[in-house]
Amino acid sequence: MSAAESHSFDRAIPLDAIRFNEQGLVPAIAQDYLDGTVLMLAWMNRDALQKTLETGEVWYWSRSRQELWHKGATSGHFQKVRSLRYDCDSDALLVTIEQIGDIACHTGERSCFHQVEGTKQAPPADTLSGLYRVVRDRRDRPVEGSYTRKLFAGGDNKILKKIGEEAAEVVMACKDDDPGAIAGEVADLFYHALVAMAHHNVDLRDVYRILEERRR
Ligand SMILES: N=c1c2ncn([C@@H]3O[C@H](COP(=O)(O)OP(=O)(O)OP(=O)(O)O)[C@@H](O)[C@H]3O)c2ncn1[C@@H]1O[C@H](COP(=O)(O)O)[C@@H](O)[C@H]1O
Repeated sequence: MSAAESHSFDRAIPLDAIRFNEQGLVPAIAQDYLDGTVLMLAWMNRDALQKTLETGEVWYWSRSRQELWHKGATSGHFQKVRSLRYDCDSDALLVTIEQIGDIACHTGERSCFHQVEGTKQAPPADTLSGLYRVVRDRRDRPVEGSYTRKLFAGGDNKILKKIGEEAAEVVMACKDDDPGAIAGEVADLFYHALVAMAHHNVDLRDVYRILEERRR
């Protein structure tokens, strides 16, 4: 078994199918495997891609240093490959990764991508993450008339009571075998669970991580 075969990502990628540009490079977008956040864009040459496939850790080509760049080799913030895809005309890579150390950008941020002034807030990486961002924002910067704010103000007593109620409503909707009602009640339950999590400083990515670890 080669080193590449010991990793769990898709190794069916035919290296010869990738179209490197005139500098022998292909852009590689790194995306978080848990919540889909777009972390960074860098470049790979053939050797970097080969090493990435062989080791299961991401290697890029540093255009400034003109050398292979084993991401995290100095900082310890490795990128473990979870899946590797290429676009339909084979001239861009999407590397879904597990970011060891939770920092992708050299500025110390999780993502290298920042908002351009005048454009709308970046769309959420996924729906729950987006909602959780709003919920934590309401916790940290209360807004007049906010329902979430009222929940935080009521503390565990208020939040947990709502979770109990919403769970009971999910049960009733299931008893009624009403898919529309079930979806609505589960949405309420998800939202209130997020409020409880924010109240207790739980990282949503830890929930995703646990689910991911359990996935068979
Ligand atoms: N996703 C939700 C969400 N889901 C459910 N709920 C509220 O949860 C409550 C559900 O409780 P019930 O079904 O028992 O209805 P109710 O009788 O009106 O509830 P109570 O007022 O008696 O507690 C309703 O008031 C819903 O409006 C939500 N309230 C807010 N959000 C989102 O949270 C974010 C912040 O909202 P605000 O804090 O209101 O700005 C926004 O993005 C919202 O879209």
